Amino acid sequence: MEEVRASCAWVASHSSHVTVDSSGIEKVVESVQDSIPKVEWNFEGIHYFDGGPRTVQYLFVLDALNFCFWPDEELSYDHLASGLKKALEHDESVFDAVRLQKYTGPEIRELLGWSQPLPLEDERVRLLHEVGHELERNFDGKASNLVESCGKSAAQLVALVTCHFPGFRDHTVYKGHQVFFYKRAQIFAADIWGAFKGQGYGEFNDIGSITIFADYIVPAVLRNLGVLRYSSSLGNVIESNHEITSGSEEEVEIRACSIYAVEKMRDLFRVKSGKQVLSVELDLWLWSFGMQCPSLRHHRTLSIYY
Ligand SMILES: Nc1nc2c(c(CN[C@H]3C=C[C@H](O)[C@@H]3O)cn2[C@@H]2O[C@H](COP(=O)(O)O)[C@@H](O)[C@H]2O)c(=O)[nH]1
Repeated sequence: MEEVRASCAWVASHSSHVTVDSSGIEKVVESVQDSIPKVEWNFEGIHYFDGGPRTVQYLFVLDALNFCFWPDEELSYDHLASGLKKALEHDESVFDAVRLQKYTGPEIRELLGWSQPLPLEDERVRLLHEVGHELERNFDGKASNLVESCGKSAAQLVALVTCHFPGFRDHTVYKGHQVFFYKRAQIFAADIWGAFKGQGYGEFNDIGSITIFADYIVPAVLRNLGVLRYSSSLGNVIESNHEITSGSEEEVEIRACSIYAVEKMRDLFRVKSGKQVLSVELDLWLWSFGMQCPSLRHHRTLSIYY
């Protein structure tokens, strides 16, 4: 996780299109006074939970597919989480590793109850196969074994997931430097922690090591709060809904500055209130805020990472 923090800080200090505004961070910290509003994990009531290994399997499949909904204006994360939940309630072996290796695009649509082709559908198929194959090869088919082998360390879980599953290796090169985000690997650790309420599979001694999950919603919220400022040309691109290429300076800066800014927010909150706050908690607060403002303009990048 240190690599995520350090590389994102490097981007923030060499950024050309995005600025982190420290007065914006101060305003946010002042506005929440002594405590960050608590948002319940699964506040939407859309996730599967049975308290056991099947939930871990569900969350791993969920986060293998947890990216890029925006090209279909009707589709959202909710459809993914609730569609997979329904599928599992209907058929308890639906996410068995052997079956994950065989799904076709139309079958994944059916799992989600979606009649249209999904955005980046071929990639979704490939990533699901990769998950099934690698789970079967190294973890006896079970994502719960993956979690159990991490010694209650979220950082170790992220390391293991990115080591075994290439589709989770969310990183890039910016101005000659390797930059790490690991959005879906980190959100998987956070989802386990949230779903199991820090107990059992969700017990991690280092949940504070996780950063926020650099998606397309949280940066839009940070910009709206005055924490991120965009150059006028980047602002125009966002306002006009033009696509931003994956790996471009703009895209990397938006994501890296978001992670860096929230780490700064966390530091300032600790100094001002004397309380520790987790990036996972800040993320859920910011993200759920974004969910309540569907009119917020976000950047549009075709990516398998978020
Ligand atoms: N930073 C961050 N990004 C998150 C999530 C979640 C869901 N987390 C669950 C965990 C507990 C809660 O109860 C949530 O349900 C999804 N996303 C991302 O947002 C985008 C959704 O796009 P659209 O549906 O088109 O608006 C997409 O990139 C998706 O990957 C999060 O928590 N943090």
